[in-house]
Amino acid sequence: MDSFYEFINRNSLILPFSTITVGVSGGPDSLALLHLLAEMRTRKNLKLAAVHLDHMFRGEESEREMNFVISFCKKLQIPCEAKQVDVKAYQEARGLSSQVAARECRYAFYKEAMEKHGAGFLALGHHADDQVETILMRLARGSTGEGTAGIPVSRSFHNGVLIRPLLGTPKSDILSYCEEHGLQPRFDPSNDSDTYTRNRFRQIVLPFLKQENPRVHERFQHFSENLREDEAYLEALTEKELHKVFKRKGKHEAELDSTGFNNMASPLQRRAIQLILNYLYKQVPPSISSIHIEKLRALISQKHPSGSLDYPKGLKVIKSYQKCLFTFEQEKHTPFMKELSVPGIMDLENGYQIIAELKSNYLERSNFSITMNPESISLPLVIRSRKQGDKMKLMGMNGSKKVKDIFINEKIPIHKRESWPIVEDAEGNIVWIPGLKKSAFAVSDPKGENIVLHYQMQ
Ligand SMILES: Nc1ncnc2c1ncn2[C@@H]1O[C@H](COP(=O)(O)OP(=O)(O)OP(=O)(O)O)[C@@H](O)[C@H]1O
Repeated sequence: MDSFYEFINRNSLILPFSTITVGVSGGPDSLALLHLLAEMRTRKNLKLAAVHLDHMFRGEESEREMNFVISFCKKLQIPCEAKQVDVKAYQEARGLSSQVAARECRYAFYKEAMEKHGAGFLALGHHADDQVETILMRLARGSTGEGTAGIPVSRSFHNGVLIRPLLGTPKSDILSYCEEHGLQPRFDPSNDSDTYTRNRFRQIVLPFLKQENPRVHERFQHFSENLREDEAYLEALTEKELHKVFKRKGKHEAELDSTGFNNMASPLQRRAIQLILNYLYKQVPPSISSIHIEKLRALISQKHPSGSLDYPKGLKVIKSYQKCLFTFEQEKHTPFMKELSVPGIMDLENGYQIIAELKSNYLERSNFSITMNPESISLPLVIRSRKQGDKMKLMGMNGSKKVKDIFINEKIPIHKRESWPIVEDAEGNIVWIPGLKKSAFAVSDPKGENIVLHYQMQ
């Protein structure tokens, strides 16, 4: 087990006087890990505690496994925290996959045990072949950035550190160790979909790689560690650049300046998207892959001013001119149509209001107000949402213009167009698009009493 000692020393994984909880399934990896740590116990002044969770997936058989772990620990004089949890019930109540449910239950129990024993470390039995398989599976699936670096040697967990001391040791060495020391591990016939995929890599790809280079796992481990370092550096750089292009950042949405984003270097753009997704999703869905990230880069850099993408779990990315909005809020715009009394005030769903009054000799040049002669329009006025084919006669221009083209020319984002008010008279003439354009019905030289409308924030 030279590789084991070399690996833990190189990564300073086992510090003297530590209290370490060890996740033990009863399989060869975690059994060997517990045994190895027990061997180091006196020399390093370690306090150990084993943790076993019976997922109750296989009835009596898994209960036997739990009892086996308990008696194994007794022989080594290591306290063992063992618990049975009906993971299937937990899974069904929350609509999770069995794999995710089992993981959640296990990790919650690890936390409990760490607290009970005052442990600063949790050691798990992932090994070098797991690392090679994980990296290859993630590359094949299309993971990005840190994901392709595979399993970390250590990471913070709860109030301590999760360590994987066997990550430099290949499975064959672990099995030999078990045999040499008379450990009789249990083999769990797991059948989740990840295990099926993993088995194919294990049986087909790994033998080939090991034939090419029997120490191939060391190459993968170096690759993982270097990549992790590169990633940490690039991520810090990305955060700095991303900060400059954020226009807005809320809990459920974020808005970027697309020109600023396009000016970022491509490696930072990819990482920036990943950071935004990590931020908005509490847990990034596993179905998100590099394809989503490339599609998004294409959307933001495309010449066409607007477009959108639908991501899993209802996240929508909307590009509109200079802005790119990431939002979970589904715009549910129901068409509206309401009569406006004069005088009167109407509050609109987009946060604005229209104030109608009768005023003499009043005129404002801006598009946020309109003055109309009551004799040249038919009342009542109606405030409504836009309709397909809407046209309006513009003030000072011959012929009519499509409302859609007005929105495009004024660079109004698509998601705002549905809630934008249109003012129409009783004969169906569009007289005003508040804030944007006045029609030929607007008065430019007011005489006597006129209808005056204002468009302003509520
Ligand atoms: N039921 C469990 N209770 C406690 N810890 C567990 C349990 N199952 C797995 N672990 C921990 O998680 C690690 C990884 O588990 P996984 O099932 O992915 O690997 P494995 O190759 O089957 O490992 P092992 O040979 O130890 O079963 C294990 O080595 C062990 O440390």
